[in-house]
Amino acid sequence: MEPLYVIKIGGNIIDDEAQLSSFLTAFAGIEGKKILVHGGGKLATKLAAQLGVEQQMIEGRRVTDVDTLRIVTMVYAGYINKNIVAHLQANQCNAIGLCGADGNILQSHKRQHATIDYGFVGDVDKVNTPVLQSLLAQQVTVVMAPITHNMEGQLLNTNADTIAQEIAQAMSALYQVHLIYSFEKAGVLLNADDDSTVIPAITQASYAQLKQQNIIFAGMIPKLDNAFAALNRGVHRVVIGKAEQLQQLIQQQSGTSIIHE
Ligand SMILES: Nc1ncnc2c1ncn2[C@@H]1O[C@H](COP(=O)(O)OP(=O)(O)O)[C@@H](O)[C@H]1O
Ligand SMILES: CC(=O)N[C@@H](CCC(=O)OP(=O)(O)O)C(=O)O
Repeated sequence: MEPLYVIKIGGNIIDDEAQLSSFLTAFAGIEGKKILVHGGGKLATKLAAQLGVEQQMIEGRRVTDVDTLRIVTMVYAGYINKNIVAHLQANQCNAIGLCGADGNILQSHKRQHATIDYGFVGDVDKVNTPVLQSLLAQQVTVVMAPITHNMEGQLLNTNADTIAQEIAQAMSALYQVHLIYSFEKAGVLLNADDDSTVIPAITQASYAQLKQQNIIFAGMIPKLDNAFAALNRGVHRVVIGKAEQLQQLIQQQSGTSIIHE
């Protein structure tokens, strides 16, 4: 099977112009088919504060009211997505920037939860793999913003780690998918503040233990839940590591590998 790289870039890198630019140069240089999924939570939080719209995160998910939905749509599907595409074009990588409503790529439904009202947050139901496949076949790199839709005209905010997982999983029927979660740290760390403490490999059992010891917490929990979901649903390889070391992550020389028992 032909390899496909599904790479997710986190909000802290996106928020740093120099780091984003060098990441995108490295990304543009990857040979073969690739999809970039971006977040942008940090910038959305900043803009919401400037506009006086209060924000609440529950288990790594943003509670999304009407005003917040407007902000995240403008920030993710507008500014960040188009800025990334322009940088990739400058690096001779022909890219197209889309959200889940474009080409009906990501259909979702409003999250239902027994006790928490997340507002306009979507859980993915369907990935339109033929549209993605046809863009890739034309040597176009797809850049996905974390906004989905419900087929009834409603946009929904969806966690970017989950979008990367859903796309990776769906595309595994067609390609040998390598899912790479890249962010500002060197991987899953024994001490979250010390890049020299990378855990080279994590199994479901060691994850449970590390979580219980509070070595893994906050945003790393949904990231790892998504990573294991991907691995268990046909994705060839899942790795978490530093955006600056993209090339080494691809060559399996860096970061934390998510592995079966
Ligand atoms: N053991 C750990 N190793 C690395 N980071 C961790 C760990 N436990 C918690 N974290 C936190 O998880 C964060 C990454 O999650 P998140 O902010 O959602 O990622 P992203 O930038 O990709 O959106 C890190 O910035 C760090 O603060
Ligand atoms: C529902 C939900 O939580 N959506 C996320 C989407 C952006 C995201 O995931 O950005 P990072 O990858 O930079 O964290 C949010 O609004 O924060």
